[in-house]
Amino acid sequence: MMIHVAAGAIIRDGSIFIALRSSEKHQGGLWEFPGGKCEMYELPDAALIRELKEEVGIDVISLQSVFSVDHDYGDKKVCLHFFVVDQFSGEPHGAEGQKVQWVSIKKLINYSFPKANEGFVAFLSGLYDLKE
Ligand SMILES: Nc1nc2c([nH]c(=O)n2[C@@H]2O[C@H](COP(=O)(O)OP(=O)(O)OP(=O)(O)O)[C@@H](O)[C@H]2O)c(=O)[nH]1
Ligand SMILES: [Mg+2]
Repeated sequence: MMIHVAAGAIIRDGSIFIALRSSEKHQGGLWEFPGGKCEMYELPDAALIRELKEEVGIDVISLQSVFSVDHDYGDKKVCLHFFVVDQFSGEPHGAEGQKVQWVSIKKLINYSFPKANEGFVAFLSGLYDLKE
């Protein structure tokens, strides 16, 4: 069964807010873009807005859908829906006790993400190159 997941790159002043997946979780010990599974009949943008409130304590004001990627981890098949979140209220923090960090876009490639994130990390790094 395919699990639909919404994940967002929260961007402010050229940096992106990322969180560390706890070791007990699927793909634990790797960095992630905050987000989570879509509930039944819930669209990805609505799932992301809900998850970002729960996990990082922000209210999304503006988000853009970037692309979706299917990935088979072997133990789990996911369809990841990636977004950029460029306007929000509240200060992002680890509302569930997770370790979090702001990382400048040019340094994003130095962090280890789950395999399914490769294309999105490349896309975000490209945004940085555009500004050069
Ligand atoms: N949130 C998030 N999940 C990702 C990313 N990349 C990626 O492969 N995933 C995968 O997407 C799946 C669902 O994400 P999740 O664990 O955040 O789901 P959730 O918040 O609903 O968590 P829960 O199961 O603890 O309730 C996991 O299998 C996870 O490994 C990412 O960048 N962000
Ligand atoms: Mg989550």
